[in-house]
Formats: sequence, C-alpha cells, structure tokens
Amino acid sequence: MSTGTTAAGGAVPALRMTDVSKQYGRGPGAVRALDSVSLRVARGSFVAVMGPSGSGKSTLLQCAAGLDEASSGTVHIGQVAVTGLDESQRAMLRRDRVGFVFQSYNLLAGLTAYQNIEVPVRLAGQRANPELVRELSERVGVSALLRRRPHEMSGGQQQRVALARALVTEPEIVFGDEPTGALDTGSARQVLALMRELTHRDQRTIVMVTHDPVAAAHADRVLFLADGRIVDEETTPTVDVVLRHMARLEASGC
Ligand SMILES: Nc1ncnc2c1ncn2[C@@H]1O[C@H](COP(=O)(O)OP(=O)(O)OP(=O)(O)O)[C@@H](O)[C@H]1O
Repeated sequence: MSTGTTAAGGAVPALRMTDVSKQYGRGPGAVRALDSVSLRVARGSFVAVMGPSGSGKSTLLQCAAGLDEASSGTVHIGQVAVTGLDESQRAMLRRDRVGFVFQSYNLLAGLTAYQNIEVPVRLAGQRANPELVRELSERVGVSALLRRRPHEMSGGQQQRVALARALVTEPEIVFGDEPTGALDTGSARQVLALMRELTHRDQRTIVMVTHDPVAAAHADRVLFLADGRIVDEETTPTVDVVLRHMARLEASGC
C-alpha cells in the first residue's frame, strides 16, 4: 500500500486529480462533463461531492475510481497513476486498491453476509483472512449476522455488510455513490456516523457522491460541482450551510 511520503516529505494523498477533463462524444454534440478538475483527498478524510443534476458528479467518481478514462489530466490513487493504465490494469487497481459502496448495496443474493464480505478477495483468487472478516464485521456492527443472506437483513444491515466488503482488501480509498440513498432516515444516519468513524478513527478514506444535504453534513469537506467544475468547497458543513450553497448554485442556473 502507498502509505508513504512524497519527495517533499508530505503525506501522499489517497486521491489526487490534476486538471482532469472528460469529454463525451465529438464535434458539436460533444459534452464536457468534467472541466479541469483538480483536487486532493487526504488519507483519513471523508469527502462529499454535491452539485445539480448533470454537473458531473458521477463522471468525477468514475474517473477518480478508474472506472472510466479521463480525456486529459492525471489521476493518482495513492502513489499509482491511474491515467496511463490500460483497461485490465485499471480493473486490477479497482480490485486491489479501491472499495465501492452503491445505493443498492449490490450484495449477492445467494451468499451469506460472510461470503459477501469475502467476495473482492475471492475475485483475486484468494481466501479472506477470517480474522480480518471478523474484525471488520465487528467494526461495522454485523458480526451477529454473518450467516444471514441479504433478504434476511434490513437495508441498513446490508449496507454495513457492503461497507465491510468495500474494506476487506484494505483499499487506499472507498468511493460511495449515494450510499445512503435507499435507507430510511434512522439507518442512513447510523451508516453515515459509521462512515465518519471509519475515516476518523481508522484512517480510512471515503469519497461519496450525494444529493442529500444531511449525508453531506457528515463529511469533513463538501465539494460543489457545477458544469463540470469545482465551484465551491465547504470545510465545516452543516445541513443549513450545504443547503445555502446548493440554493446559490441552483439560483445561478448551474
Ligand atoms: N456516457 C455519456 N455519454 C454522453 N454524455 C454523458 C455520458 N455520461 C454523462 N454524460 C453527460 O455528462 C454530464 C455530466 O453527467 P454526470 O452523470 O456526471 O452528472 P451528475 O452530476 O452525476 O448527474 P445526476 O445528479 O443527474 O446523476 C451530463 O451533461 C450528462 O448528460
């Protein structure tokens, strides 16, 4: 893992994007979904990305996570330059260094919670260390549920299993796409509190796209996108502050 330091002696950020642009299509119909985006995400931080519909949030996540290729600019996950990797190298990077949590949990219905947590390690042709699975499931509060299948768990419990699965490879960074979007208010708050704890206490790193100001207010930092650019940033987010930023963006027609 790249937990090292830079040549200048500073800590290597978990994610570094420099001047990243992404264009879909060519000619008059081309869409510039990301326009010279630069950002750094420090290890152990919890970052939310917000912005109006079509502002480029999903594209940012996909380029950052190596799911899609930037048209220009550079992306580093830890010390690995994602830009420049071919598709199979990117797939390996995603498998080994990146965790994902989705709105719909995406657990495999036929597998138990334990087996679901193990999936990323199995995909790499290995068995998960049972100690690590136990430790992670304890950490996310599902250790009593490890023999259950997804349909025997609540949405919040399934998302906790999905978080453990995202962490089982000890990734550099976890990306979330509306990770609490399908949860009721109470479960969402519990999962958000857990995500905050995982970053602050365990030095995990999470970047999450969300439309929900309550979710964003749990992050350390909120980046606001409009028309493919980072136009604003908030480092002491509360629900009211986030709502004010969003209202400003909507009012300016972004
Ligand atoms: N595969 C694609 N081909 C062409 N245009 C695309 C493609 N994917 C996204 N876009 C365009 O790029 C822009 C940014 O889209 P993106 O999905 O990143 O926005 P978003 O902020 O995630 O939106 P939402 O909140 O509605 O999910 C939009 O104008 C969208 O129409």
